[in-house]
Amino acid sequence: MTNVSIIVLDFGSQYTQLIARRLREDKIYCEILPYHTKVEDIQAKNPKGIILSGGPSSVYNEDAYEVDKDVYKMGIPVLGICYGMQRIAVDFGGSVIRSDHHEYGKAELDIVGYPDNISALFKDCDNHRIVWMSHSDRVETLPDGFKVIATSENSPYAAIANDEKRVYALQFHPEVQHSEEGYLMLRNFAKNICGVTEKWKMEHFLKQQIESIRERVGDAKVLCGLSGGVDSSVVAAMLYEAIGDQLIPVFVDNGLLRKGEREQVEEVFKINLKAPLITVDAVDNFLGKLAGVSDPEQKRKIIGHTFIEEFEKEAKKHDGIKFLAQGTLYPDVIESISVNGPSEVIKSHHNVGGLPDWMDFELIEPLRELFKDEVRKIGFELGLPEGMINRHPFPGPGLAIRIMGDVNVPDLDLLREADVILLDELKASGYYAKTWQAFAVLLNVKSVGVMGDNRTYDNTVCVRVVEAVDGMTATFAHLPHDLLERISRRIINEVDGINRVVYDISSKPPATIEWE
Ligand SMILES: Nc1ncnc2c1ncn2[C@@H]1O[C@H](COP(=O)(O)OP(=O)(O)OP(=O)(O)O)[C@@H](O)[C@H]1O
Ligand SMILES: O=c1[nH]c(=O)c2[nH+]cn([C@@H]3O[C@H](COP(=O)(O)O)[C@@H](O)[C@H]3O)c2[nH]1
Ligand SMILES: NC(=O)CC[C@H](N)C(=O)O
Ligand SMILES: [Mg+2]
Repeated sequence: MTNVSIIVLDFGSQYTQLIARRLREDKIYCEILPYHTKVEDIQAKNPKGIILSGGPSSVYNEDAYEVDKDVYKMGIPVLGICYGMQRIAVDFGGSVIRSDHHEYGKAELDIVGYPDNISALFKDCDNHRIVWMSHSDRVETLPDGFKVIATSENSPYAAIANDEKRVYALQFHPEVQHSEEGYLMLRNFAKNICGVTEKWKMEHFLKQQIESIRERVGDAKVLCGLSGGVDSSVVAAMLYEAIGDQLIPVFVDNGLLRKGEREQVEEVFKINLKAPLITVDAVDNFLGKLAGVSDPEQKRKIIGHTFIEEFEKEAKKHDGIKFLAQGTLYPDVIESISVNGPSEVIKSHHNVGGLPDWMDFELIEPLRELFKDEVRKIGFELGLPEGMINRHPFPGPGLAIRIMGDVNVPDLDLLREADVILLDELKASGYYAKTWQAFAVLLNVKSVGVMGDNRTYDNTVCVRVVEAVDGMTATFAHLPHDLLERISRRIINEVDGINRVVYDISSKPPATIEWE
């Protein structure tokens, strides 16, 4: 059995898989286990270090999640992150309270003793770098034997350590991409503090997955939901390598696509896909089921179910389809359901939390543990065209989650016109390639305007453009004001029914990228 270098005990943080992913980037093998895993089961894996993740719960609650206390007696280093830090503080005799200052988003880290006398955790880190906080509780009293190794404006205990016991804890999230040198801290913990030297190779991932798909599928057929996005395109290319003509790629026009999208997808796959693409026209079915529904989660569930209904209808037209392949990524999973632990449902992604329990297919989701930028690298290795690899993500529920309230054809048409102008301007200015995602949202808010001396009472559109690497955290793009002005002017002038454009300046967290 291979030794696992680092065990991550999961308290349900949205970011637990990101810890795994950061370690993967450093070729360090780690496994995520539920927080309540018994120490014998942890020991059986022979790890060199333990990381306690963040989580939505509060340590002072009566039913707060706890670790097997013997974890601290295993003689290997422990690193706590956010909830993990608060857990350590209490478990070693300190205290945690609800804070008056909730901290979500950026904070500047001040490393104690910089530059000559810093903790081993911060080796090679610069001082005053940005880290990402997401907490409303804070450590009030430090346990005996612990010292402060970094502070931030609102967190006097941003990082603490007990060198003798080799226990370290961070109030911020080093694993998120927006924590500037967080990856270095995780690397320092694994390599310098825990002494991990083994190397795990990502290069074998693709080969392994293709072989395991071939073995699992046998001579059955696989229906692959293909959207034109990078995730499903990568899955289709992997499947074609694995099973050739047993792949049946299906693109669903759900009536929630952007202007001209169906034609574009059909065109692109005619050239780039070896198996013939089937387009299912399901516009009436989707829009009929969504009529009058305004609750975001209900919309998402309806869309998830209707996708499966359409896939099953199509599958009946072919013999021997047993599997449904989807380009599900880790962020879809973590926001939709609890994985390995007690995480919160943030939103039901149509392809995970939105799946119906009556579904007959077995799922093939080879990208389920990966993040989009990792998938893009695989796409590159598979030789997919650059335009496909670098396309902005577009969610399966499409424009339905960008129209606040109920979804209808006039609103869809209005939004499509605004969206196409936004994308056009971003592409012309070079900002499309520099940003993660850009779209317009129809707010269902009307306001008064004046156009050509006439009063208007029309719709407001919100423009959302974000920068991100993996979609787990994001900041709004600092677009030049003249570009914003041009976008606003063109939308208001060219789209009848819109008289106001606003720009979304929230980060994720605490907001999310999509509005619903
Ligand atoms: N219109 C569609 N027709 C068929 N399958 C779809 C459609 N939209 C989404 N899917 C399925 O749902 C999965 C998840 O959608 P998602 O948008 O996350 O991924 P993607 O479309 O492949 O890539 P991207 O995130 O870059 O848009 C897809 O990988 C695909 O399998
Ligand atoms: O295929 C999808 N089905 C969904 O139900 C879904 N919801 C959000 N997204 C995309 O996921 C990323 C993170 O979005 P949020 O910050 O809004 O959760 C962003 O890129 C979103 O566009 C989805 N993709
Ligand atoms: N992200 C976290 O781990 C949060 C921990 C705890 N729930 C808090 O709010 O402080
Ligand atoms: Mg998509």
